[in-house]
Amino acid sequence: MLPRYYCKVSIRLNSTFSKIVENAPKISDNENWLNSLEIPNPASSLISGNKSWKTGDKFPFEIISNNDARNFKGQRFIDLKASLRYFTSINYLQEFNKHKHKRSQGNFIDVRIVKCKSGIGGNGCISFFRDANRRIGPPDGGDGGDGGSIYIQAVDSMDSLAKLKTTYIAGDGENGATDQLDGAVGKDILIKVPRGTVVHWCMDPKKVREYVQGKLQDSDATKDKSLRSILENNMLELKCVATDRYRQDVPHIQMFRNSYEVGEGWIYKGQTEEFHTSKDWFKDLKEKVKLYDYDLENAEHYQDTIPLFGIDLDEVSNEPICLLKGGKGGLGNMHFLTSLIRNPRFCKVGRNGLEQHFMFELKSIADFGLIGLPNAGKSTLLGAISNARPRIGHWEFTTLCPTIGTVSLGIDEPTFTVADIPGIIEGASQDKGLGLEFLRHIERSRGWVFVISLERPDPLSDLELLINEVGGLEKVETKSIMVICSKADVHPEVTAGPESTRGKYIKMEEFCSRRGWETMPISALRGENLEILKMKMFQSLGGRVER
Ligand SMILES: Nc1nc2c(ncn2[C@@H]2O[C@H](COP(=O)(O)OP(=O)(O)OP(=O)(O)O)[C@@H](O)[C@H]2O)c(=O)[nH]1
Repeated sequence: MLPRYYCKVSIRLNSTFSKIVENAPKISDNENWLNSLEIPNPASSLISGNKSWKTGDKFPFEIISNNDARNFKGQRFIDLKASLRYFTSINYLQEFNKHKHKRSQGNFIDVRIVKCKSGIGGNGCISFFRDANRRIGPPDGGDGGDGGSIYIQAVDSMDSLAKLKTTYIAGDGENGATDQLDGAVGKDILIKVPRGTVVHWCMDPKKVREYVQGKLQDSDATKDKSLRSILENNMLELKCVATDRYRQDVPHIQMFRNSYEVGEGWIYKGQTEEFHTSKDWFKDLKEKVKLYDYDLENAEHYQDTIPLFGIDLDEVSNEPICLLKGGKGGLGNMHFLTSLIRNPRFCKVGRNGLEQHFMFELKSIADFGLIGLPNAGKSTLLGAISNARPRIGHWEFTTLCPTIGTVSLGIDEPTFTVADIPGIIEGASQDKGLGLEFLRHIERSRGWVFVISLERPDPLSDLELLINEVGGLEKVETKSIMVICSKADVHPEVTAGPESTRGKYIKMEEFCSRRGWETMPISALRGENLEILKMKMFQSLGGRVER
């Protein structure tokens, strides 16, 4: 093991007599450490077995090469490709073009692209102990401090990503100093996010924009040149690795920090690199220190990964999770004192940090999500059954951001949560209206409640349109579905026939009962059928609320 000074006792002495600190590594310590370094054994590395990755779990990806070839670290690389759109945010890019960095109602922001940079490790120090009696004593150059890391933590006290900065830069480690002093470690950064945030690796938005510009200038005029289709039809190739770092059975994107090559990264003093590399004693040392570098790189490769589908912070994290680890500090010359090398005039540089972009996506956590056309009465319903007080208006798109309300079945009775999202219109899946971006807030919900207004001429075709826009029957039926026919109080003058409120409801009920979906008419304004509705919603969760 590397002889290090976990408890630094070196003191800069002001007196004329200084003393070599007693925990300085001795020749035997250094030699034992150098001899203990081993060639890594791939079999004992942190690898997962032979996996056949399921493509298209959260989004489709294609494996380009998935052989059993492993690097010397024992990790199995997988090259894969997936559509560019999964590594950026279409809304973010569009809004950026309009010089608007965020879509908001009040302070609510649910997508941010953030640049993060972890600190560089400080360099080691080349120094020799001196005192009145000795012109040059044993080496006493300390190690560089480790670079600061970036951590993320989910908390319950936040409900928006508005407070996130666009860039986070952790501190670099300081260089080592004489008297065996290690450099100070770089300052860590903790990014707090609301519970429900998913952190994805993503591309630098500037590069995406340049790429899109290039495609727009492409001479082929026949191609669809909308931002969505450019991003959807172009692929990004990624180097991934099979690892179980987050205990998720998916490939992890490998991030690279471009530090010095294994065996390199030396700083020389007095003599040149050529001088040193021509000496057998240095060549021998370098070979041994190479194994230390392998170890460092191995640890970096393991650490520098992120699941392809992101880190899902759906629970409050008790401990911060390390997103980007800072670079390791370089070794000071005191580690290279051996029986052959009495005056090591060299040390190691620190390892690089990482600079990456991440997309923070807030996905609300509610038991039910309300889906409906604008003006269907979703907000009125949420206000009538829960403690939420959403904005209500007789114009379309009163709701611009999700609102979550808690529904109580009575004192000491269970509660469940319901999320209201902005209205969905025909073509929303093609970005019309407010698009489908808000669907992320009900993606995790166990139940979807379609709110269909009986005021509309053909409520059933409204329902079919909504099902189509949110991804079709197959997707819808992964949830527990209810169809609420709102505004049942309208047009009481027409009492019979297919045009009447009752006639429209009967048609809807027939459709829903064929699919086994619960349906009921309500009037949120008059408070009719709301108690039964709350009970039915609770029962559709199996009478069980997960917390
Ligand atoms: N008559 C009647 N009107 C209702 C009822 N529920 C809602 N409304 C009215 O319908 C209009 C739209 O209601 P909202 O709750 O804002 O509808 P929304 O679906 O949230 O609308 P967006 O914010 O555009 O998505 C308002 O003028 C409400 O007063 C109801 O049960 N009966």
